[in-house]
Amino acid sequence: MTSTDQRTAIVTGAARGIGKGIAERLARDGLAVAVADLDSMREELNGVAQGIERSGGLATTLTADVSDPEQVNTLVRDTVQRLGRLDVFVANAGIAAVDPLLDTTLDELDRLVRVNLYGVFNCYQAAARQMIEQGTGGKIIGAASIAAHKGFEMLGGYSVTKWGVRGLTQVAAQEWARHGITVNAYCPGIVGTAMWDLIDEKMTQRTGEERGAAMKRFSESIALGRVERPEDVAAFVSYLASRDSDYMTGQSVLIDGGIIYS
Ligand SMILES: NC(=O)C1=CN([C@@H]2O[C@H](COP(=O)(O)OP(=O)(O)OC[C@H]3O[C@@H](n4cnc5c(N)ncnc54)[C@H](O)[C@@H]3O)[C@@H](O)[C@H]2O)C=CC1
Ligand SMILES: CC(=O)C(C)=O
Repeated sequence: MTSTDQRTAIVTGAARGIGKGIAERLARDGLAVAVADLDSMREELNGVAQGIERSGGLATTLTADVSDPEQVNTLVRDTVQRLGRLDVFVANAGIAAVDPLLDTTLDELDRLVRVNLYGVFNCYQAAARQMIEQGTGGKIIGAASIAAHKGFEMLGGYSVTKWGVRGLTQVAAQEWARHGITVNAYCPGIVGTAMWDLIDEKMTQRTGEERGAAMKRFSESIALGRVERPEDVAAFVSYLASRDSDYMTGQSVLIDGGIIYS
């Protein structure tokens, strides 16, 4: 159980990559963290929670498919039962697909939207309902992307979902500010995770280049000269989850090493 004043967080897509980095950082920040992912990722998820506990943090594992609103509602309910309350929700889970628009099917677009946009919507809505019931405000944080500021070629369906997250974040911020809830999104650039392994694989398959060529090509535009790490994103999400960001809401903030300048 948490101590009486310990803040709590849910992080979705926490079994690996950026979500894992965010969960580990929030635990180091002193929050009790519910790490959530698909049931098929349970083993990895347990590893993340055990690592947090070994480092002196408090973590609990839950599974939920974010595209299913009932599973997200259960995720919030079970988190509150285990940790006592909900202060921060990081809607991180997402998927990518690589296709030129002319080859993009509506089924593929539907699959992306169900996870990346409807999934974030489900998480925002469930988190807000719980935070409003608690009556003490909260922090809702969503995963956008540089692709929410400039559409990414060959990632058209993906870009559509991230632009949607940016708009959803703006509306949620306006409607829930009266409840003391801030709603913001993070917009990473090119992060060295399994998602970019997939993007590089699919892009090089299409171009016939050797593996790694797409990541290298896209990374050459990064002013700071290196591929982003999950810890870079987690450091910003730590700010968004803290009281220091109490006067920021409705923003989808670029943290990309210098790729897009808004
Ligand atoms: N990797 C990158 O370069 C960038 C990633 N992002 C966003 O950051 C977030 C995390 O990305 P990565 O860590 O790189 O991806 P990843 O593919 O390494 O991890 C994503 C996690 O989400 C989980 N997940 C997928 N579908 C789910 C569902 N329906 N319900 C619950 N969990 C689900 C996966 O099991 C996985 O553990 C995503 O929203 C992604 O769009 C944004 C900009 C750049
Ligand atoms: C995966 C992703 O958001 C980009 C732009 O790389």
